[in-house]
Amino acid sequence: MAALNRVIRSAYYSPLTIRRLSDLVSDPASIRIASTANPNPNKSPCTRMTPPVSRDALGTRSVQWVFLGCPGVGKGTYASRLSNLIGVPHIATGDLVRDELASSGPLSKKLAEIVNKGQLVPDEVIIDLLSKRLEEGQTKGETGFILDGFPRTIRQAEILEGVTDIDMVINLKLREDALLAKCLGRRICQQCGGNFNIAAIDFKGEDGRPGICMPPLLPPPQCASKLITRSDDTEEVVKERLRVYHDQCKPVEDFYRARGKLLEFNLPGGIPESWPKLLRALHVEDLDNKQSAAA
Ligand SMILES: Nc1ncnc2c1ncn2[C@@H]1O[C@H](COP(=O)(O)OP(=O)(O)O)[C@@H](O)[C@H]1O
Repeated sequence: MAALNRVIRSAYYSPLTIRRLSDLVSDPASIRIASTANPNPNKSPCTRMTPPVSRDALGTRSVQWVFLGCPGVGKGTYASRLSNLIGVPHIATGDLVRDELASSGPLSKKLAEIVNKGQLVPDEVIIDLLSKRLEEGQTKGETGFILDGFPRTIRQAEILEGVTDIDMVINLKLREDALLAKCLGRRICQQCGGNFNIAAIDFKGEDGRPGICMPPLLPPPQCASKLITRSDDTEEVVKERLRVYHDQCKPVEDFYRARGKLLEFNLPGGIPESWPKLLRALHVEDLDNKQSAAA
């Protein structure tokens, strides 16, 4: 992970090195960034996974997946569930930005202005935050990753592609009226950090668009009085974030589509309906749930 981290930084700060990053990636130290033992050995016996691509030369690498998708689509929810199931870290750049905002460090005021307008923070800031996160993970012996919210610009995608092999990019999709409703319904428990959603979505199919039904994900009683809303989840800011997504992040979908790495996944409904279908699409089997269902 140190090698990846070093290379991400050098790629950003020295554009000329990008063309030569393939040399760096062929350095065994880089290849081995995610090649040590499963960090969550208790999970592996219960989780059978068919990797969607062949393993690397060492045959031991953990998954390196990316989640793309509009604000509110559920990247965090599904990335975090998969991370628990597979035993690789879920790294959400939105969380890194919010941690920085909460820290009241020198960057926080500038970042708050950007985030609360629904804009993207500059590439160099996000690269820096991600590099620090990878460094911390490396000291803890983390291997593999599920990235959520990164890359979001072509420049970020080029840097990532230059330093490591992303196995698969999962592009979650949902109709736009549902995205807006989900962002506005999002609530976070300020005590336990749990994510909930009070929106009850039941949109009829029309003009060729399928209908969709997503029941609310209500908090348990102990969280109900401690719910907060993200400062960027207002209607005006969500609409701007959706506009920015179409403008700057859609090209990232094309970037990975052209490389044969994009898996499109239309969410068919709420978590109970979508989760098993997503696992099937990813060739991941959740034996824990299967066994408890059979019991
Ligand atoms: N890769 C990135 N590049 C630039 N800005 C980012 C990136 N990831 C997160 N951010 C900033 O953090 C905010 C929150 O991100 P996130 O939690 O992923 O929200 P969303 O619900 O819009 O997907 C974004 O609106 C943006 O300002």
